[in-house]
Amino acid sequence: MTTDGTILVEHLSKSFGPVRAVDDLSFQVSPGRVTGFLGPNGAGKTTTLRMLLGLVRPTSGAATIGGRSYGQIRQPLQTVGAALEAASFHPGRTALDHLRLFTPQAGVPDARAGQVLELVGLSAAANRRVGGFSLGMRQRLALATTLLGDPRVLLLDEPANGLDPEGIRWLRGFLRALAAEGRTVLVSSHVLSEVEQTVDDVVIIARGRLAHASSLAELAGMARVHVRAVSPDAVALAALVERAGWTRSAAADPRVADLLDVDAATVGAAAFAAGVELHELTSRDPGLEGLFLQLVGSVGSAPVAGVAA
Ligand SMILES: Nc1ncnc2c1ncn2[C@@H]1O[C@H](COP(=O)(O)OP(=O)(O)OP(=O)(O)O)[C@@H](O)[C@H]1O
Repeated sequence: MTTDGTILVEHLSKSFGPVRAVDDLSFQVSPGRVTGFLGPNGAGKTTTLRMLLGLVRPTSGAATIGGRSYGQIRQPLQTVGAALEAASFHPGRTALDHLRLFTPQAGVPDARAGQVLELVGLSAAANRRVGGFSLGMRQRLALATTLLGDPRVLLLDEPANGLDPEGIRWLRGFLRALAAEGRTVLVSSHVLSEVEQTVDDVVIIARGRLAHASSLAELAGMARVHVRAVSPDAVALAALVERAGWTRSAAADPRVADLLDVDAATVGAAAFAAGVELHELTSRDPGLEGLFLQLVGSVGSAPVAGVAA
C-alpha cells in the first residue's frame, strides 16, 4: 500500500447519447473513512464508479485515485479492489477455485485465496461449489475477490444487497475495520438507512449531479427537529418568536411559525405565559432518511428550505 488512497472526482460528466448520466460531478473521498455513495436508482453511481475504474471514458472531467487515472496505476489490483454489480460466478467452481483464477492477475500467491476466504468468514465453504451459495455468501465471495491484492482503496457497489441482518452487522464491522487500517472505502447504496450505521461521510447524488457531500455527523445536524406553532394572532406570534430569539424558517402564512432548535414544551410554555393563543403545536422530525429524500428531490429543482448548499 504505497500510493495515497484519495479519490478525486473533478467536474466529471458522461453522456450516453441524449442521456446525461453524470453531470459536472465533483467530490473527494478520504482514506481511513467509510464513505457512502448514495442516490436513487439511475442517479449515476455505477457510471461514476465505472469511470473511476477506467471502464467508461468520461465525456469531460477527471476521476483519479491517488492522483492517477486507473489506467496509469502500475499495479491496479494491489491498489484498488472493486466489486461492481452482482458478480457472476461459474456455478461449477468452488470458492477457492474462483479466487485462484484471479491470484495471478493480482500478483499474489495462491495461498492468498485461502486467507481472503478466512477474512470474509467463508473458510468452511472454501471447497463448496459456488452454484449452491446463498446471495449473502456470494456477496462475501465478491468481497474476498476485491481483497486479493490487499488494495488500499475499495469500491463496492451495493455490498449489503442480499445480506440478512446478521450479515449486514458483519459487513459493518468489516468495512469499519478496513477503514481503521487506513484504507479508503467507498460503498454505494440507494438508501441512506442501509449504510447509516457504517459510514463516516456521505456523497449524495441525483440525476448525475451532486446533491450533498459532508460528514454523516454534519448531515445529521441538518436533520433538525422543527416545531410548528400556529396562532390566529400573527402579530403576537411574531413578537413571541422574536422575544424568545428562536430561529424561524420562512413560511408563506404569517400565522404559521416553523421553529428550529427548540422543543414543543418550551414553545407551549412561553406562549401560555405570554397569553398567545395557539391552534396547533407540533413537532416534526424529518429524520435522516427524510432529509436524504429532500436533498435528492432538490436536484434540478428549487433548493430545500433550510438546507445550506
Ligand atoms: N451504457 C449505457 N448506455 C446508455 N445509458 C446508460 C448506460 N449506462 C448507464 N446509462 C444510463 O445512465 C443513467 C445512470 O445510470 P447508473 O447505472 O450509473 O445509475 P445508478 O445510480 O448506478 O443506478 P442503480 O442504483 O439503479 O444502479 C441511467 O439513466 C442509465 O439508464
